[in-house]
Amino acid sequence: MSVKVACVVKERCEIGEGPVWEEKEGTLLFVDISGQKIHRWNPATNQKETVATEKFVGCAVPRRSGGYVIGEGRSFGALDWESKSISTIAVIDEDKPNNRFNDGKVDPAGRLFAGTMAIEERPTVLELKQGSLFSLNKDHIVVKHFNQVDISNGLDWSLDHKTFYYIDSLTYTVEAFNYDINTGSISNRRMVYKMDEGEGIPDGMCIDADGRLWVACYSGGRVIQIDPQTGVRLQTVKLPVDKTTSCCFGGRDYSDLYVTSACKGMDEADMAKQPQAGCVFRITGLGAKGIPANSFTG
Ligand SMILES: O=C(O)[C@H](O)[C@@H](O)[C@H](O)[C@H](O)CO
Ligand SMILES: [Zn+2]
Repeated sequence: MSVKVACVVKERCEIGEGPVWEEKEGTLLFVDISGQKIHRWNPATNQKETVATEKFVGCAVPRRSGGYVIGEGRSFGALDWESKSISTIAVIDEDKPNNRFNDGKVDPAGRLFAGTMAIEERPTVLELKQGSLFSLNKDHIVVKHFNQVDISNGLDWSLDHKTFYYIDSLTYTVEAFNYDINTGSISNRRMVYKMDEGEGIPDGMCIDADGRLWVACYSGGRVIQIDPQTGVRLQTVKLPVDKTTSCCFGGRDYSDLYVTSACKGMDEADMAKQPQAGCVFRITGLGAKGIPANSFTG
């Protein structure tokens, strides 16, 4: 089997992010952060539905009771897809009006973890150490886990739920914490992977069914597979765009890797060289599979 990369969603996002495969519907949910949109694309029909948000939207995740929970501006919100209406669940970073939510994901117990960052002047140019990592539980109680984050980004949990993996992009590393699935608390922060020269900035990530991490490399034009146990990179897959932002497995058997990308900050000459910047790609033939996404409980 050979690895193939195809551009599948050809309408460009400014900052495509946060892909989530919804198994029941067979659809891919993803956000356009600065484009202020949430998209839901059906690969079988190539139909795409879109909900516009009022602020930058960092993440959107399925909710067990229906609809979605989103991280928009400095709020966790509830989105009803049919009416396209959004109501506020909780506000965070009230002392930091220039902050916004970035990437988020639901843990195996149904809590939403999502982090913040200062709004960028342009890609990667922002006030540093302004972000924090938060979680929202089923009772809508918000926990702040730590602060001093530059760009809160990719996250996922190990298959045994005992480890939480996390990326603060400008550290150029992937980190791990011990995870207590009963309480949702994290401890014992350590580095598991340091980006190599030329790999770019670590952005979104997801775990595969063998416990390896797939990391989208912003300004690296690639996704890499790393073994968090050994810190070794196992595979590199290059894409035809530099600003690869995040990835998730989906499709039949979870064997397709969907990769989002961005074009924000590119000028006309850059766009001419990379006309697919901002599109969503599908990588097949990887010989790896993903696991189903968790839904927010409550
Ligand atoms: O996609 C994200 O997570 C951020 O919101 C983006 O702004 C870029 O990725 C960032 O500039 C590089 O890390
Ligand atoms: Zn990201």
